[in-house]
Amino acid sequence: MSQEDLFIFGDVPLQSVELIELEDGEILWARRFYDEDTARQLYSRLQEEIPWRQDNIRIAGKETPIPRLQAWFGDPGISYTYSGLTLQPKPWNDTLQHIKEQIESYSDTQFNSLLANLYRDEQDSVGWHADNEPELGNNPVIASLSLGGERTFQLKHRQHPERKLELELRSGDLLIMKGAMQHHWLHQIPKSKQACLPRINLTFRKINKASTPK
Ligand SMILES: O=C(O)CCC(=O)C(=O)O
Ligand SMILES: [Fe+2]
Repeated sequence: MSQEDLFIFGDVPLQSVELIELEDGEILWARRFYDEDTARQLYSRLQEEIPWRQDNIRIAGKETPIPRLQAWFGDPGISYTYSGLTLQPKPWNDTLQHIKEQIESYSDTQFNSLLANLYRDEQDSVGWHADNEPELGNNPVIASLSLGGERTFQLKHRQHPERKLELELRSGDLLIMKGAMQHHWLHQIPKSKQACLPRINLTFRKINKASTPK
């Protein structure tokens, strides 16, 4: 990427930032962290640049394709286990490095890895889970950027499933989950009955290198 290309990022305009304080966790929702036009450009660039792959997961002894495409990026020397898959990271490309730096400076947190998800249409999804893998440490900060089609992000409390929350995530929105969130809340992107445009989600994480097997 040339210097000129970097122009498209511009400054980060923070139109609207909402802090959602839950009993046992905290969400910061920076709507349009990237404006629509920037987000659209980032989407098309990343759709091309990222080597998307179809991963499988073993359910009841059977290999089943997961309902989205993924790619994992990170600093050298870390590996990550997600839903039973141990993934080797690809090196950061310029676009991702730049986005990472902007999110780091906004959130005052350093990240060393990224799980990228591509939801091709309304049939793609991620089921209820918490980002609570041991290598993420006790109260991880997870920063999640949405680009492309709009999707519903749902949260529910583990001990009190009647406590629910739904956020409509639009292109350019940044969501930061922190505090005890991952201990007490699950999140998902359900399949949708309405047609959805493809969506890229970038989930920046910090993996505790000490816990990474050599
Ligand atoms: O696509 C999203 O907004 C959420 C993705 C997610 O929860 C994950 O990759 O752990
Ligand atoms: Fe997650």
